[in-house]
Amino acid sequence: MDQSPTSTDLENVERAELEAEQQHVDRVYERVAEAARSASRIAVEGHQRGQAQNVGRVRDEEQTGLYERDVLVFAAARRIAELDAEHEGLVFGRLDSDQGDDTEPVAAAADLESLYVGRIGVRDAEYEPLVIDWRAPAAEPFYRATATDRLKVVRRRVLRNKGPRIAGLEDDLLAPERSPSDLPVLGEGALMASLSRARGHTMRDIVATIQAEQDEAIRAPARGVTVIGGGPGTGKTVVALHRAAYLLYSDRRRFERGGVLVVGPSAAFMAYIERVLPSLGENTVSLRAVGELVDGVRATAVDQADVAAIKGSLRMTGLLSRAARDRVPDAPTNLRVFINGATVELDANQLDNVRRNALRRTPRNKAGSEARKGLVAALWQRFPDDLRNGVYADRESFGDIVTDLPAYKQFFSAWWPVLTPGSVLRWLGDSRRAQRWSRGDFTTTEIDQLSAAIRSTNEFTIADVALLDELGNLLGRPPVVEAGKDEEFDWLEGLSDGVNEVLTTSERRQRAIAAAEAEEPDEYAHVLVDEAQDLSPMQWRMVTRRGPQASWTIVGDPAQSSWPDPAEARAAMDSMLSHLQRHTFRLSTNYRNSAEIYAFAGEVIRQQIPDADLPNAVRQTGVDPEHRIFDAGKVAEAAADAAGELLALVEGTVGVIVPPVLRPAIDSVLAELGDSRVVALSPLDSKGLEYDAVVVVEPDRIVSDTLGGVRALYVVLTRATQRMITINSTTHWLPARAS
Ligand SMILES: Nc1ncnc2c1ncn2[C@@H]1O[C@H](COP(=O)(O)OP(=O)(O)OP(=O)(O)O)[C@@H](O)[C@H]1O
Repeated sequence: MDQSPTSTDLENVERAELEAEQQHVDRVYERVAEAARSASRIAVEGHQRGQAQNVGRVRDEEQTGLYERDVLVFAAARRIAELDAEHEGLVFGRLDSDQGDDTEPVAAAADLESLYVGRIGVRDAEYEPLVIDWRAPAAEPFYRATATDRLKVVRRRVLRNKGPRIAGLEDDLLAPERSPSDLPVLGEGALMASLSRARGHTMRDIVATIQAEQDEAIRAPARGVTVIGGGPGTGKTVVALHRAAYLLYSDRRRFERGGVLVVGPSAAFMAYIERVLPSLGENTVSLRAVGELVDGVRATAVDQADVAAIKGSLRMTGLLSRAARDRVPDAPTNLRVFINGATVELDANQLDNVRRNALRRTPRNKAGSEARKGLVAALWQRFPDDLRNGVYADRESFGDIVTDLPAYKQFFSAWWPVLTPGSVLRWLGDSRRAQRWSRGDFTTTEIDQLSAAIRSTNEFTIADVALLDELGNLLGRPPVVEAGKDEEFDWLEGLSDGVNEVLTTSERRQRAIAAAEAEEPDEYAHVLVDEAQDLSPMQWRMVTRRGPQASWTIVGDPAQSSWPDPAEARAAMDSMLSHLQRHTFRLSTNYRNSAEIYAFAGEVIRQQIPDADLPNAVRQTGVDPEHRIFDAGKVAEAAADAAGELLALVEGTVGVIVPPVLRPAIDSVLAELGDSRVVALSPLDSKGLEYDAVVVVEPDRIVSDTLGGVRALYVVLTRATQRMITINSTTHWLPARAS
């Protein structure tokens, strides 16, 4: 069948444009391959230079060689790693610009100035830029130019890539009246094309389609606290990650040395976002879930909602500080030594006094020598005057002799052991003691709940991690044991898995030293907190310890908070960061959900929070969410049916979000579907994630079983990009209009 002349013309133009762009992109790849070859050559040379060192006396020039080698190998290795990461397409944008509005429009497309934008900057052999880094100031108009403020841009072009091949072109004409007549304009919009793509199991970068309001937040100066707010799907997470990459680019010295830390809600979330930064050429950022912020612990277990609220409350600070200073349970309550023919004894009260004095200014694990001095002084006081002679004549030599006695040594190691945060946290399993430390800050019921939760498992929960951090701070890190001393401790004992391993003394010492040395830095130059609305006050204390001198990026949405009282979490953040200047950005467009799905989710949250800040969802699919009722006792079957139907309808992933109690039943029916595109997850785990289609199982139970209630349901209802089916036993949960 004949095609109309217009569409044939268009196809020819498109083909010619694609070819021309491909030629440029090919040049860039050739140049990168060349650079990679020379980088490996430099790496080899660098190693060789290092190997030429003689063992023995190191001369000055050899030292220089060593330094040079490190610099070269490091630079080359980094470059290679960057280049390997560019699988998504190195060049993704092009700007064609004129001189501005007050000049004559140019007559031909060839007279416009063109500039390519990519993941890293690449220059040709003459040092002319073939493509500039997306973070460079010259690339800003690519993201910021609008029809009303076009920043000299006439046409913005996005190159859709499949690896090194260009699959399509999407143009934006920003100044139609100044556009030369031979300037082709193609495609239907890069943003829409990218938003409609099927979702995989990991997040993708948005470097080709960052929107103007997002770009402002990404490039905001790294001072004080940058707060990025906005409703679900507005790109808060992805923008924050691009901001991390931008900060490293704009001040690499400061941020690479000082470190950038990204804190997210769960291990599942961290796995979801971990590809974004490497795809932007950055491998140096530490990503940690909030349950992994204390070295040696990877907590994934979640407390019941009410227990998490107790553990997260600021009232825990007083309780923990009293626990950290109290007697060690089961420690000896008196000290008796036999010296120069006399028995000298300290009773429980006297020992308590020595302990309190030792802890007055020094944390427990650092106060061993204070305690020792206190004991010697108290024993000396009780040592009869008539025996103070010879080597027992003065307190100092008396002390040396006493502290060398086996009875004293045995006493001391039981009375003043090195305390690990884990062991002290376990003490809270004794409700009588916990009650005493609470001094009325908690009710008896709360203490009983707390103690029962601590006793119920050997595993540390996510909420425990902030308590471990607090205790670590209160107890102090013990001085690292020097080789040859027979003292022994294991700081990590009880942290990793709650099971005590059998280790030799030297293994324990090695582990302690390795732990002290191998840690990532405790403090960072920039800390980025995602899903910040969910941090408890205790978690805020832990997170702010990671950056006493840092600048901050805080990302969150109060309407998605899992706290019973979001204002409390907000106040905790404010009080921890109040000394810093604050810049706030609000993202206003929901890029994730179809307009139909978000209209429904918005109605649900408005019932609870009438003034919730709802973004605009821009993408219509024509498919409304579907609400089903399941037959009594057949919830798992109904979920599997819905998931099966959705798998057939979407190309990408299907998430089945279930209240935790239903998880085992749903897991087994989903396994029968035998499709890796479908996953079951809890409402809490769904935070920050997204799927092409979502099945929401028993929404009313999600509301009743979580701390966040309707806010937790709102999170769940905003995870789908294309389709959503809810299944429930009744329609009561539906907002009036939808039922
Ligand atoms: N400019 C953009 N171009 C293309 N895709 C975008 C853009 N901005 C956001 N997105 C996409 O929208 C989706 C939602 O982004 P993101 O997860 O960062 O939102 P969020 O605000 O953190 O959401 P939530 O608060 O619900 O977790 C992601 O798939 C992201 O890639």
